[in-house]
Amino acid sequence: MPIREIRHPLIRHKLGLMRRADISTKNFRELAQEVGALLTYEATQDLPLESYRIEGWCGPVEVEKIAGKKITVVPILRAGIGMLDGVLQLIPSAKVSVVGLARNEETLVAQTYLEKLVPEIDQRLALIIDPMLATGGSMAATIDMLKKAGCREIRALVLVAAPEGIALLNERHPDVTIYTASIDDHLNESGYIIPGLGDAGDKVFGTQQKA
Ligand SMILES: O=P(O)(O)OC[C@H]1O[C@H](OP(=O)(O)OP(=O)(O)O)[C@H](O)[C@@H]1O
Ligand SMILES: O=c1cc[nH]c(=O)[nH]1
Ligand SMILES: [Mg+2]
Repeated sequence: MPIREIRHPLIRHKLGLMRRADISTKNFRELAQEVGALLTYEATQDLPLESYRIEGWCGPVEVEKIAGKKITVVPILRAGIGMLDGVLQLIPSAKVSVVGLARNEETLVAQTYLEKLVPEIDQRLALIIDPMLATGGSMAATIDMLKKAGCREIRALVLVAAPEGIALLNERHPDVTIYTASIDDHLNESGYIIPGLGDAGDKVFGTQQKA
């Protein structure tokens, strides 16, 4: 399974800001959208193009468009919503399939509570978005769901990936490329990515407990 760690200076800089313990909800949200957009740029580099003619200012001109590739963006609730606007800024006409999964904090097993996929998903490229790939359970369950619905081309965009999650996807879904801003070090005993970002859902929605 290809894993692409995008070590672009803008991404490194923004991710560094996101790791600060004292980051505000506003700044975390803004940066998640921005890094989401930069990962989208990378993940769509190889979309096929086709030429067509238009009437330009100086006469007919040959231009290009993305060739018949329909896209669905798949945010994994809740935290995936934190990247959605950034992705849609670059692909404004993409349809959005929403998947709700929550990880049980003791067992770390992801439970599905919502599956709202767009029509004709079998003909679309799916871009799954979630800030965190930790054990990989949530991402693997989402890919299972999309494949069951007939989706054949799937890419995953995550801000931070743990080696454990990468290994799980490598085993279960070797055909899915993961684009990430950082491959981090490891998971702690509670299943959090180290150094990671902390609880991304809480940070996007402002639901974290004050220390
Ligand atoms: O790779 P995994 O071990 O499955 O963990 C990663 C998942 O955990 C977080 O969501 P969480 O379950 O905390 O839900 P939330 O977004 O509603 O906070 C995160 O956004 C991923 O979806
Ligand atoms: O580090 C982690 C792991 C899972 N979910 C998060 O939000 N953060
Ligand atoms: Mg959470």
